[in-house]
Amino acid sequence: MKVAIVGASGAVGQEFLRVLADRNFPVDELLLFGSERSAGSFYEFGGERVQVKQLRHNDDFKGVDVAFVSAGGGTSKEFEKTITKHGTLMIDNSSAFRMDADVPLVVPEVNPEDALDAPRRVIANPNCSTIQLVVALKAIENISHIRRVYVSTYQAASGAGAGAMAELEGQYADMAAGRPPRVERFAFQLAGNLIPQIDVFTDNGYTKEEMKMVNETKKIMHSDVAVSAMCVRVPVMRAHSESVWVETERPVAPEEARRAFGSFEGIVVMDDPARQEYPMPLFTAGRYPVYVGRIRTDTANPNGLTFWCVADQILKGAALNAVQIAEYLVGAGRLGR
Ligand SMILES: NC(=O)C1=CN([C@@H]2O[C@H](COP(=O)(O)OP(=O)(O)OC[C@H]3O[C@@H](n4cnc5c(N)ncnc54)[C@H](OP(=O)(O)O)[C@@H]3O)[C@@H](O)[C@H]2O)C=CC1
Ligand SMILES: N[C@@H](CC(=O)OP(=O)(O)O)C(=O)O
Repeated sequence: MKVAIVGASGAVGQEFLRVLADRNFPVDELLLFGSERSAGSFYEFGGERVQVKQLRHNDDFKGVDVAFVSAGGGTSKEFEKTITKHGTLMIDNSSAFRMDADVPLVVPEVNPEDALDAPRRVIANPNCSTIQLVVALKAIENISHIRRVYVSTYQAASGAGAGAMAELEGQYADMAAGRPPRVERFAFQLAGNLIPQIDVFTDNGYTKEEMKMVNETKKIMHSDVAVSAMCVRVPVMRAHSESVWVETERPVAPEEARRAFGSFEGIVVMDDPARQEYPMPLFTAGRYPVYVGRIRTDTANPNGLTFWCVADQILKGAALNAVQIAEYLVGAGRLGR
């Protein structure tokens, strides 16, 4: 298959290179794209060096079966037609098209069949915090309908891109050296701090990141579930964590929930309080599954269940999820030869 990665130099783009190789995705030819900044540089794939081309409005995508795009919403919007005009399937990581009615929003463990209907040749990868949430929610939804969800996120610096990771590292180094930390990518110093704002504020007082979790969850799950979210940036390098409270139609005991999580594809249960066993971002970074732990009954709601969930948001929240969508379509005979 002829495969393209747009945004190859970025935090997500670099993971695409690793995930495609790791999962033996059938790549016959790989094209890499970036802006003027990274054009001309080389990355290694399958034992060969591949040069990054500058993304332009031309016919570079002719013959490309699938393009994994992670170059920001503005770039996705500007280049959608250029990428898809010859029939290339665009799997887009940005938030540009997620809520468009003619663009499926897909998490393969939850709604894979939605990927089969992509009239614009665009499939959207959901927001990273939403992906790990819906994987966990679907395991519970399968045993009792979820009426309501409260979620508070603890989002790693890498969610804001490769430059943000470098900034957090630099801030810790500055602090250790007694220098004032450099602040550019985030509104405030993140090292030693928490920032209760991710993305811009909307009219209702919630941030755009929080409203993505509210709206995307409904679309992916085809559900009337009510979601309320609070998103916080934390000084963790990689992997997002979430405290989740769900209200189900009937009470779900922790043991039943543990079994439901444990038998659900893509989830690993780490839940043994006696041995201080629970998921943490430090040990989840670089791994594929969504980890769930601290499963217990909500003390404030007899129909409530609460748990803690951690996943590498650059992998399951971005590159891995997108590659899984492509794998599903290959398996369904809808992508490649
Ligand atoms: N980081 C994460 O955890 C997640 C990110 N996403 C989404 O993925 C996308 C990329 O994020 P991330 O990798 O973190 O960001 P980075 O800042 O790390 O990388 C951005 C990438 O976009 C490329 N790019 C920027 N402008 C252009 C352009 N005009 N033409 C071509 N390429 C361009 C850059 O190339 P160059 O170096 O050449 O400028 C770079 O490769 C965003 O839409 C983000 O919202 C989604 C889920 C999770
Ligand atoms: N906003 C997420 C990452 C991201 O890029 O999200 P989105 O693709 O929804 O803009 C974070 O900063 O952790």
